[in-house]
Amino acid sequence: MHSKDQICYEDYQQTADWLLSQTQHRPKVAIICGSGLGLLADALKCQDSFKYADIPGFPQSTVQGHAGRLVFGELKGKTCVCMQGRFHMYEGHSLCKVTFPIRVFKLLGVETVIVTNAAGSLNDTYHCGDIMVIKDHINFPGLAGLNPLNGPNEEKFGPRFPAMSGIYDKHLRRLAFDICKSMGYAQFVQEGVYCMVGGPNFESIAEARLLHKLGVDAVGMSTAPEVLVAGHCGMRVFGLSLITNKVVKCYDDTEAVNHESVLEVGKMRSETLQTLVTELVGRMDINNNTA
Ligand SMILES: O=P(O)(O)O[C@H]1O[C@H](CO)[C@@H](O)[C@H]1O
Ligand code: HPA
Repeated sequence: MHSKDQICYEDYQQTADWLLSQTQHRPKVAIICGSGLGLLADALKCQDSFKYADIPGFPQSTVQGHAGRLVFGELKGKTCVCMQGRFHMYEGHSLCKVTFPIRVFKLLGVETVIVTNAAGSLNDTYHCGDIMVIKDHINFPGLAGLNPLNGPNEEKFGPRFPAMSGIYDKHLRRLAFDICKSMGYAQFVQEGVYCMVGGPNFESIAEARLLHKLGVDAVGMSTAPEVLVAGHCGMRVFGLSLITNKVVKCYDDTEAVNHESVLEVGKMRSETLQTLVTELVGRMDINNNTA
């Protein structure tokens, strides 16, 4: 490792090599569980799991609802790795640390990244418990210059100026909608734009109104950095937001969001999300290699 915040290619490689020496699984798909969505990992068969604290170079989870375990296993015969707990900028991690696992996954041979998150809705037609397939994002920290790709570009991963148009894979989005239709989920599945804010505070009413005016459908404090880094190194990206609350946009509204209620909605929808992700992985077009 160079300086505290600078991570070099060899650091990612060391962590990947350690994981490859500890498990026979050779994942093609990585799944990142959002707040309260860690139960997604329970669907994996033949599990090998590692506490983040035991993985060389891995950051630690500090947020309630993020267990801090990396789980390898199979979904419908396809080998996956699942992060039960992600890292957020507001925890004090640099964005290189937040996205450290993504580059490690690339070196493990992962080709597709599925990101999930808990998010508040700005779209008046959405309800708590809705699942939003992410069509695109607005990355506020990124627009302000806080970007995990800042610093010397690591050409072994990708180009200096990666395009982000079409970053959320169209084919996988369509597949997700087909699955939702056939499972009877269509009435609570949406497609929309996710916006990342820095957090850890929830939005003020004026901020919520601004996001609403910008056309944001759902807001959260994660996801965009992971997606940028996955896209930069050529991985296919699919994203789901679970709508855990409506963002307060009215000065007369006395309700206030809290993290506990966010986790509660996560629990309520965990089985549905598990089914959706399992079916999606099952129907994905990937070559499954084993060690
Ligand atoms: O984005 P995930 O990790 O799902 O978590 C969301 O839930 C937390 C707030 O309750 C924030 O961390 C927000 O980003
Ligand atoms: N705002 C930001 N992040 C969130 C929210 C929200 O309303 N709900 C869950 N994560």
